[in-house]
Amino acid sequence: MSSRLGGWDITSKLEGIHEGPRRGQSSSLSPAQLNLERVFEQSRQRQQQQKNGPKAPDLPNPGPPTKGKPRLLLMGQRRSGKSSISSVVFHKLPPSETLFLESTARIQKDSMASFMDFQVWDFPGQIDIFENPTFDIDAMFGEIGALIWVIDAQDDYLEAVARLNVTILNLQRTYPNIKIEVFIHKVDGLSDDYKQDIQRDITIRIQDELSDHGFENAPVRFHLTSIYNHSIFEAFSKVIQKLIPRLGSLEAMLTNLCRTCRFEKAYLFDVLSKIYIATDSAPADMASYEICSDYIDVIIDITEVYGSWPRSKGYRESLEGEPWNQKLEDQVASNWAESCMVLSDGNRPIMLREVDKYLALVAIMKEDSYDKMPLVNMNVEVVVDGLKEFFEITKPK
Ligand SMILES: Nc1nc2c(ncn2[C@@H]2O[C@H](COP(=O)(O)OP(=O)(O)OP(=O)(O)O)[C@@H](O)[C@H]2O)c(=O)[nH]1
Repeated sequence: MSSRLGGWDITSKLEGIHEGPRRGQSSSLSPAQLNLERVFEQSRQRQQQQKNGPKAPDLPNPGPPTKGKPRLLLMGQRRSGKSSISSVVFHKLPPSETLFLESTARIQKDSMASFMDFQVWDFPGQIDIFENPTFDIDAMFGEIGALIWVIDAQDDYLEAVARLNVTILNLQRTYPNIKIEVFIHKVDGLSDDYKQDIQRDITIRIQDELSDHGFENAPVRFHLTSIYNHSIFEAFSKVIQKLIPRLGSLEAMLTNLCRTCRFEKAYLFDVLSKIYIATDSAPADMASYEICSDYIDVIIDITEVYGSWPRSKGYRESLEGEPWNQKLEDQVASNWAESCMVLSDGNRPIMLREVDKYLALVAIMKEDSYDKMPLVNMNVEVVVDGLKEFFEITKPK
């Protein structure tokens, strides 16, 4: 498969790089890799033990790893915006075209081939899964990553909150670890004060109900979202980040990169959805996320025009013939997508570097870092290799 950013097939090259750390070949691993493997293996064993009940702690084999893809369930009232969210984030539908989406009649299951394979299930608003005996609740929530409950902030939300409360109470008894993410949605056009008021009101209504039933500190988080700005991507980023094992190691890598290269902010993006799956420890602000995410769009557009389309044999031969007489791959400076752009305000360059076919590292540099590009490139190279190893080690086996 062709690289999404690079415009040529990099799979074979990546395979070469990926060949480093494999289970059972630990002797060739660096201390940091060994440590990451060990810590990851320990937490996997711990999770397995929690799932299977108590086990002897020193068993050499932790048992079969969790199968299946993490699942994001989109639930909420009719017309609250579930299908719009899924279409805009995962299928690049322009937000204005969601006006023409039809009501969902059956559960829509989407499989996302990404840095981490996951599924998105879009539920019809009218379905109440706990009332309907045909639903296999265990199969549905057994391997769930997160339940996203969408509430239309422009509508009367009391019924939506009541249904959410019933759902949380039902789930808390059997699946207390399920993460519940409440999207207070369609907040475009609402004033900041009003948004805060709604969020406070909904939070209190849910927490009160839960504590009345004896559930304190249930894993419920709230996000203010709209498909008409980046807030929906930001919210999904936070949801997906919760599913990444050892996220702290990723963040530490990016924080170190920012420190050594004097970057202002660095994001690791899932290119297709523009969800950021990790960032450095500096506080994230919407403006830097937006500019990095728009930059990815620009690069994708450019590579679509100048790079990644499959060329016909004849066209390729003409490009590789006179006057260059070289293979196309050898005519370009770099075997991966790499780009740097200087913003006119404050001369702060943004750099983008493809990690693999799904991920890209995008960073906002400081004013003077452009002069040190060779050093920056070297550090970025090291971090990109580290990121590849991270995903190789932590991917489900
Ligand atoms: N203003 C605004 N409208 C939105 C937003 N998201 C979705 N909508 C609109 O809300 C309407 C309903 O959206 P859908 O995605 O069909 O809602 P749904 O929850 O999937 O509905 P069902 O399939 O019936 O359960 C559409 O007209 C969308 O354009 C948003 O962020 N802001």
